[in-house]
Amino acid sequence: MKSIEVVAGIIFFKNQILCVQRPESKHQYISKKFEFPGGKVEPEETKIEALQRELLEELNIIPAIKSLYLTVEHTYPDFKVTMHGFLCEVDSKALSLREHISQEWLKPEELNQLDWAAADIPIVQKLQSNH
Ligand SMILES: Nc1nc2c([nH]c(=O)n2[C@H]2C[C@H](O)[C@@H](COP(=O)(O)OP(=O)(O)OP(=O)(O)O)O2)c(=O)[nH]1
Repeated sequence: MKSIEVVAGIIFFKNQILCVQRPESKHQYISKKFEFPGGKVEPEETKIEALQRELLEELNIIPAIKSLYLTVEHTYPDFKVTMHGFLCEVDSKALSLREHISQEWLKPEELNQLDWAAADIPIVQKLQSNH
């Protein structure tokens, strides 16, 4: 089975976190699910470089990347993902949604209102337990 390494930004503005909705996909299990923005790490780039690149490409933002929060391994029906979630901060909510179909800024305790990609659930649970 294919394995991918993904970085994702848990992006805070004050006490709110950016949640973005994926477009429709051939993989029903991730289609229109909410996620933390990011993407695959390319060969020859560090995780931080990959995250900076993805956030600029997808949202046109340059957040401060603070620290690694949680690494999750999840097996979907067609591939296995290792996802590194990094705590990030922005000083404005301004962004351009270039790939996602919607966005929400939610407090940690509100995150379970959304339909998350399965790999994100451990991160959502940790954020909710720490608020
Ligand atoms: N960015 C991101 N991807 C996630 C999350 N949760 C989750 O299961 N994924 C999965 C969905 C995708 O299969 C994969 C990320 O790949 P992607 O297609 O978004 O990455 P990319 O921007 O590099 O895409 P591409 O070059 O293939 O178009 O990880 C998450 O919170 N953030």
